Amino acid sequence: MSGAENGEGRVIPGKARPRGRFPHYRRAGDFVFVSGTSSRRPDNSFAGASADEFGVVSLDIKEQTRAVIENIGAILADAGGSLADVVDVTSFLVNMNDFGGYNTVYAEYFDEAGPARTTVAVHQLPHPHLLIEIKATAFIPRIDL
Ligand SMILES: N/C(=C\C=C\C(=O)O)C(=O)O
Repeated sequence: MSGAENGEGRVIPGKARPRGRFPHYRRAGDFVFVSGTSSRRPDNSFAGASADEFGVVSLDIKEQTRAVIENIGAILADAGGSLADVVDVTSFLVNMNDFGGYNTVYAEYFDEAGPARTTVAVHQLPHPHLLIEIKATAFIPRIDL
């Protein structure tokens, strides 16, 4: 079986495993609610985070934003939809100085015809390498067979 049944949450095999007791997404009627998603890869490394030979960490808001949106797209594909179905986005940045880079990459995916959006700064995210996390809601009508 693929895709969540109505009223059910789904943890998608092969995706970065949720770091708690919650699903990647939950379907409620024709709406799909995607949990807060980061740039974390299935091996628990992070797109947009690297370390040099001395262990000095570099974080890249553009790369992280792109990876987050792509991760959400992959989650929506499992639900039978795509990024085109997103109707609402909430973005969490740890530093509003990253707003410009985030906004630039966001605009590669969405415009004024796209989802409503709210962007806030938060004190921390669940890993020190994370600059951004996004949660999304999509409208993906159920196909009743
Ligand atoms: N959504 C949450 C964490 C996500 C972390 C990640 O995708 O790396 C949460 O703890 O609510």
